[in-house]
Amino acid sequence: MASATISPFPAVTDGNPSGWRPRVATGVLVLASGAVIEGFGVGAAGSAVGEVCFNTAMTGYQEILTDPSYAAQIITFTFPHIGIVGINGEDIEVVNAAAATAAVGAVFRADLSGPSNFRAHGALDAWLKARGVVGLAGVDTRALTTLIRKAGMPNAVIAHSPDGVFDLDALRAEAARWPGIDGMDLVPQVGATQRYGWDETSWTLGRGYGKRGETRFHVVAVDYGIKRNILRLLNDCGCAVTVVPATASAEEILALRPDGIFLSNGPGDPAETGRYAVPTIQALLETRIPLFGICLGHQLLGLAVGGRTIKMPQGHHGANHPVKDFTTDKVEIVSMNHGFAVDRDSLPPTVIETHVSLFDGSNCGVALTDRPAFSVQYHPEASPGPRDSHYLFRRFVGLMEAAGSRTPA
Ligand SMILES: NC(=O)CC[C@H](N)C(=O)O
Repeated sequence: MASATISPFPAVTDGNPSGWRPRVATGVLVLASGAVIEGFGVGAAGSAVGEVCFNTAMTGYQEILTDPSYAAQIITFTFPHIGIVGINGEDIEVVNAAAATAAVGAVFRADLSGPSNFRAHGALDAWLKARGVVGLAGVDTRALTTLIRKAGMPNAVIAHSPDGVFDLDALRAEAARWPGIDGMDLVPQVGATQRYGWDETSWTLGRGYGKRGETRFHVVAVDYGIKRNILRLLNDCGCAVTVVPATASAEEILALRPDGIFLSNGPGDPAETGRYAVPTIQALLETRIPLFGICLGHQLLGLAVGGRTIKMPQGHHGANHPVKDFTTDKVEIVSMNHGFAVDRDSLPPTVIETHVSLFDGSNCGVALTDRPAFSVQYHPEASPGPRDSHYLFRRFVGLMEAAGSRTPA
């Protein structure tokens, strides 16, 4: 089989001032096309199959690596130096902190550096290893990113073998055999299986995370792969939160007497998850209880009102994506992580497009004209600004105020 090889860029070393190191590849990224990208294995030894995307964020690698929306994906960090602030026990997004139900692999330009930060509890390399995440360092991530920009996100196997021995043909066959995320419902891998409450608020320096005080509203959050910071921001805004599994029926949700319903982010193909999620969301919309969705939740709301979702070639992954908010006429720089989008041409007349990506013109937000419901494709809880992270959560609270609040049960 023909194979194109992208030569490994010599790894930048730390603790090895001469810059010399043996040129033995201990890690590879084997694309479904047969191409092999060599580098140095870090994190867990072994192999993992997934879709390769690139993330352009300059900070937040621990949150990125633990975001459940990255299930079945291998993340290429375009920022060259990753690991400098180490890892800690706090910056984790997946609710089950001990579980590694998020990205399966990670690709880095330089050797992992650090840790050097007052919050660090350890080093990224050992943390990746403990969580079973296969890493590959010393890769020309600019070349890989260019490849993804030209040809879309490829399926691949990432493999780490400390002795440098790989069965490349077997890895090529595995990458080519993998069916891809299009058509996959990945929510069962990451979502909650039981109902639970959440009362933690946002982190502040010196205090860490806080506990919610008085509440004005009760929000039921449907967990398709929810992130901790979303739950914290709901609590910051005075909401008592009950999280329910993605398979909870409308009756089960309504029995909890919610003032508002939240649809979370999550991995995989929205159309597949929509097979069971859409009928539930449609029934919830009928009640006119205020509803807010983020990311996969946005895509599912789009499907519930009769829209379509499409697979994007390279998607949006990073913390520097420009989005235009038509309700304010302002551009915001936001955090995003998605490989599917709501097809703006499929939106029915009862839906207003509130946000659009200035990167590729894809839909990034909707509001319904006949229901108190809205959603966005981005992650307001992780966006760098210029708006504060809470404003969409406050908009949700505003809908609950307008609907007339009840005291939480
Ligand atoms: N962050 C998300 O919720 C991602 C949504 C969906 N899985 C996508 O890739 O488009």
